[in-house]
Amino acid sequence: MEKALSVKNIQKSFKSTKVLKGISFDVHKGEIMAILGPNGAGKSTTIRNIMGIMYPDEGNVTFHGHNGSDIPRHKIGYLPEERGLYKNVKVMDVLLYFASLKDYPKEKAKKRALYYLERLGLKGKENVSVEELSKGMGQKVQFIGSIIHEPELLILDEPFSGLDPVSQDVFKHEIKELANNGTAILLSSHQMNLVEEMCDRLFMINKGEKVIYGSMDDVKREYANFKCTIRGRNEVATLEGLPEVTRVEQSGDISVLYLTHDVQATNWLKQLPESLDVQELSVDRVSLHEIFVDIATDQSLAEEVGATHA
Ligand SMILES: Nc1ncnc2c1ncn2[C@@H]1O[C@H](COP(=O)(O)OP(=O)(O)OP(=O)(O)O)[C@@H](O)[C@H]1O
Repeated sequence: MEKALSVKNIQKSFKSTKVLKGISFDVHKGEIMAILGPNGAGKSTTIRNIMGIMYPDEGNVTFHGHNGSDIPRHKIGYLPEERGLYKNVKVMDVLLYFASLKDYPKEKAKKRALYYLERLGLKGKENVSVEELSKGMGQKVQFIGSIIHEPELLILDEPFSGLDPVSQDVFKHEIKELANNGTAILLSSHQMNLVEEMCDRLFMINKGEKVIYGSMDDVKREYANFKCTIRGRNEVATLEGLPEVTRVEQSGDISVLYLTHDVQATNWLKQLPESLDVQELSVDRVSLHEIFVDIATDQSLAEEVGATHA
């Protein structure tokens, strides 16, 4: 797959605190790559280094063979975490201004603006002043501003925050469509369900360091162990004593049994003792959300299968 962006060993300190400790990953043309991590992990700092808002102390960022200040930034689109548009300007004028910053032709920009305003449910709003828009509407306009110039790389920092579920679906659809048309997308989000649905690969960062890097399928295969949920009255000690159980969480008569990495689900089910009280039972893979929480809270799951994945 063709690399659009390459981040190599970037390190960054603020005063004496090192917040990026050697971050490396690639983003390929036509893929959606997630950058995930707990609050303060270093996601936005990584993105700001890619965008040239600041420069790394060590390491480098390469975009289509260009480094540092030579990077052609007009080929990159960026939706920052901090939202904000000029207030007393019409929607179309804001969008044309964004396009002009990237030297994108005005007539083409107008067409694209009208197209995306319609796609995002803002048809007819082109002459409305930005201050009359709701927060979600403003976010949609800012999103259009980040893609108006047909960027080859699109960086989205928390694009779904503050959007209602319908708007989230619309964004999700548009982002996928852009990737299908060849845009390389780097997406930072805390909405694990959306990341799980949308992204091809992910990079998870914790305390400025890589903890997971790989395709969504590989990460799930490697990290998403099985868990068994049982409804019934059972002693925690009994459940903890069952083979292949690494951890039990119990709330009322619901018990969740986390199983070891290599467990064969069908064999494991066959050996359950008849004495267990089972009113309901299900076996599922742990979600990306649970993988994330375990890593963020330094629990055992990541350590069990090796701390990193290249
Ligand atoms: N300009 C700055 N000066 C000093 N420290 C900073 C600066 N920007 C970020 N930091 C620190 O760097 C660390 C990483 O912050 P960053 O904003 O990259 O995290 P994040 O992963 O994007 O978090 P969040 O999910 O909360 O947005 C934090 O400890 C933060 O306090």
